[in-house]
Amino acid sequence: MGLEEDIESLEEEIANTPYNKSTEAHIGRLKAKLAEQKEKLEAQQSGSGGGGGYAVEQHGDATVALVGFPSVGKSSLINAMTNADSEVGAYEFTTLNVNPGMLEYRGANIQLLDVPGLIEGAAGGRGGGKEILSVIRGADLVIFVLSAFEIEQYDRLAEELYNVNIRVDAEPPSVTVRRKGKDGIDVNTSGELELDSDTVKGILRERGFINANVTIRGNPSVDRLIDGVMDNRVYMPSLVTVNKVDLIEPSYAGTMKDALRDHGVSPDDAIFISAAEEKGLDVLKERMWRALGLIRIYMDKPGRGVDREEPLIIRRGETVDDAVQKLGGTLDERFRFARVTGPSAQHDDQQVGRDHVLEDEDVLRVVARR
Ligand SMILES: Nc1nc2c(ncn2[C@@H]2O[C@H](COP(=O)(O)OP(=O)(O)OP(=O)(O)O)[C@@H](O)[C@H]2O)c(=O)[nH]1
Repeated sequence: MGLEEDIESLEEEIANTPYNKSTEAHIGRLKAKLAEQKEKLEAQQSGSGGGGGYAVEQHGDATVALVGFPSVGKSSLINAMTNADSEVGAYEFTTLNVNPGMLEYRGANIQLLDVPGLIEGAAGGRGGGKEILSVIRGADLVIFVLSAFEIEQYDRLAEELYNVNIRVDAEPPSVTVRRKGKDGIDVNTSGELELDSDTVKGILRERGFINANVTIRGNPSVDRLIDGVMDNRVYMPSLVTVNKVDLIEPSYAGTMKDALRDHGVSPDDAIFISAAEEKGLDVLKERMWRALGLIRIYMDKPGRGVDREEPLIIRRGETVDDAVQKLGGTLDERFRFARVTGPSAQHDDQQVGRDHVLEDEDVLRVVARR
């Protein structure tokens, strides 16, 4: 049997097996096997030289992928926010290729990718969907672009992403596996796990573990546990933006918000915009900035003063050492200590070491050997 038929028959069997305690271990094994076969298929497809034209290079400080159905206004949005010149047309499938645009915001260069309209079944490999989705997987943030009149499209977009192993707004499950020499598979849990240890063992065996110590924290489902043992899952934050709000009557706003709630999106979290009239874009940029976790570091360079024009852009949680690495050159070898003024410092010019965690708008001076 070929990989594709194998995948199909596994999917069929999973769909036809009712899930209960007595079938849990069996379903676990089937799902693990399915994940394994899909991974193989993915490796085959990416190894066959396909996907021409979709390998978008990583540029700038962060990459954002806009996902949405044809004609929701992705190209218009990119044009409104960046210096890209993507073709905007009043017909479907204007965007035939990934179209990058660069947004400059607070001194950061944020690459926006407008990927072609997702079509139903794209995740299954039809219509070049696989390549499209592989581009999204390389991003740091996904923005769901919905039209105010088609909120229900959210579900299908989310499903497509899930099917290509993109997990939005979720933490990776806490599963660690250590191989050992003998004695089979040992399952250690934090006490909350509802899955049977046979289910866990079956999943691990499908993944190729014969002797191993498994530690599971929390109470993952079968699917989450499989996520935890696969290497090809990608976790990233997402935002939901609702476009074309210039077209809605005030009386429709309530209906639109109800629709969002029906699809699991809080209207307070959604960002309402009009790409055509350039409305709501400042809020969107600010929310992107926060979701990406970018921070600005103003470098205080000897003899040149504090550079507030072109900050060094790093991520929240990063340290003086990360900043030094990003600055590059020989600074790393010559580093002695640093001085920080600003939100992360206890006082002006605080002397700190490499592991000091920086915050947005810190002023950093690196003291280096000559
Ligand atoms: N009224 C209004 N029209 C919009 C807005 N944004 C986009 N449009 C229109 O919607 C149509 C589709 O916009 P595009 O930007 O090409 O949509 P797209 O999502 O990039 O579509 P594809 O390239 O086909 O994937 C065009 O006619 C735009 O002018 C908006 O905020 N308000």
